[in-house]
Amino acid sequence: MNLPESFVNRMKEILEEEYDDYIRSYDNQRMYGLRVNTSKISLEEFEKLCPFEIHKIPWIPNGYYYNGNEHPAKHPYYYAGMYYLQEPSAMTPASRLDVQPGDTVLDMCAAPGGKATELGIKLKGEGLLVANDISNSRAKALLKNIELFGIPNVFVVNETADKLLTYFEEYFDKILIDAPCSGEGMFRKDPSIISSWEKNGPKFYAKLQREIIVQAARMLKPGGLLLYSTCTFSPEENEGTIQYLLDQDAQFELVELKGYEGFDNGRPELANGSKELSKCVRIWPHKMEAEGHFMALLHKKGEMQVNGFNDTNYKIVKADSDILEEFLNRISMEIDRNYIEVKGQRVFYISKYMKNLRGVRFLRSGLLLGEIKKNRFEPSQALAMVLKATEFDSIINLSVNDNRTVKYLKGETLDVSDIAVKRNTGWQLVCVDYHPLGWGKLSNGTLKNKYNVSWRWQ
Ligand SMILES: C[S@@+](CC[C@H](N)C(=O)[O-])C[C@H]1O[C@@H](n2cnc3c(N)ncnc32)[C@H](O)[C@@H]1O
Repeated sequence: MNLPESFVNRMKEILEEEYDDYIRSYDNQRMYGLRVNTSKISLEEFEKLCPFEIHKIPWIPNGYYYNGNEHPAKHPYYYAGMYYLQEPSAMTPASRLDVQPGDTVLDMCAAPGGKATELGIKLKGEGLLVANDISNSRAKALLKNIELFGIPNVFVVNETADKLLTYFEEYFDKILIDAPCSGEGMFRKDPSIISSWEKNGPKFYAKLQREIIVQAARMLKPGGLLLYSTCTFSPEENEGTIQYLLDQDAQFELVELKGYEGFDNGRPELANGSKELSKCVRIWPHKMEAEGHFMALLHKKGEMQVNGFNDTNYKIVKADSDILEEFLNRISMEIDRNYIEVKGQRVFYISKYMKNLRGVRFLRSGLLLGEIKKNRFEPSQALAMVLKATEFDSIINLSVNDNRTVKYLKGETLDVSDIAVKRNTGWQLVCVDYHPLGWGKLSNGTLKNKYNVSWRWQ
């Protein structure tokens, strides 16, 4: 691999006698990981069901290595939102931020959702996840992954940090900043990153990171936790950015994060020498079976206040529709009717923490339940993904080995006359091995396909 000369020289300086081990790590294969969606399946059940050879990633409770020759993204269980494909070191930041059900959480640079999906799962449907990304196209991919994972309590936002600050000052219990960075830790995984590094290197990103972290820090409540991560090695983007925040805002202090034998300490001597910086963590590819990463966990001093519900400026346009109610009565998942909102034809189940977001570019507020059309209600793909098979009154369950499963995902009409159903006409929740995939409409043993067109198996 052709590594830039200035990068190589700096790595030699940083790593000294370890440099040879580091450079040899480029001869090894990159590692492939998948992270299980524990809101949909337990690890025990997943290990039994998983059709791929997997073995545990030792520092990630729900992470597994898989063999790079396999294609887990081309499997019905992927379409059931059962797991997310993610490089093992990239699983670490979300695993080290202690998010609890009921927390208000900001993922500041969230797309395409590798960390937001894990943070959302930890909320267990309680509290709020604000998942933001400045790129609109990437935010769309983020929304899809959040929906696929079945996370209902979200705002998916497409904004700058300073704009968000005007709405969310001292609002969040936990914040993750998985910052845009020069990507040096991913050169092995994706050598094309080297050419973008040559265009915009550490200096460019360090400036951006400093702007983001200082603004995001002001959105954290006193008593809250902020986790900063990058996938790069350069000290100015890592210890340098953390030191910058500590210098700007005296309320912040570094705290130790849950360790692992392969983690290395931060390197104070590469920034201003403050010993505190050794509480940061570096992941090196020559010390762990993973690519390069950096993390710092910060605590904002002070007493934590509990958020109140209901922004009084926010007026819900309530749903008053018999056809909607008739459909919702088929669902056993608890849906508080006070938080159902109608916007045009679309019906949302919004968070109790909803805010008046006028002026904010957002892609989604809450769970899209579906659309009221003339004389019928059409449930959304997102609703199918939030439900469990037991939470809808009529399901069509297909085995993973039934060739109708992939046909369904491809958008085909199915003959299901051999399958016993509770209601032999109308909406059915289509499942693979009792894990929901989407909707279909049954009539005379034929299932009309209602799987989301843009999610179809290609
Ligand atoms: C390292 S990636 C995030 C990866 C993501 N956390 C995940 O795990 O899938 C950094 C993201 O920051 C976004 N970004 C860049 N500048 C930003 C800014 N000023 N504010 C918010 N997001 C920004 C980029 O669009 C990019 O998606």
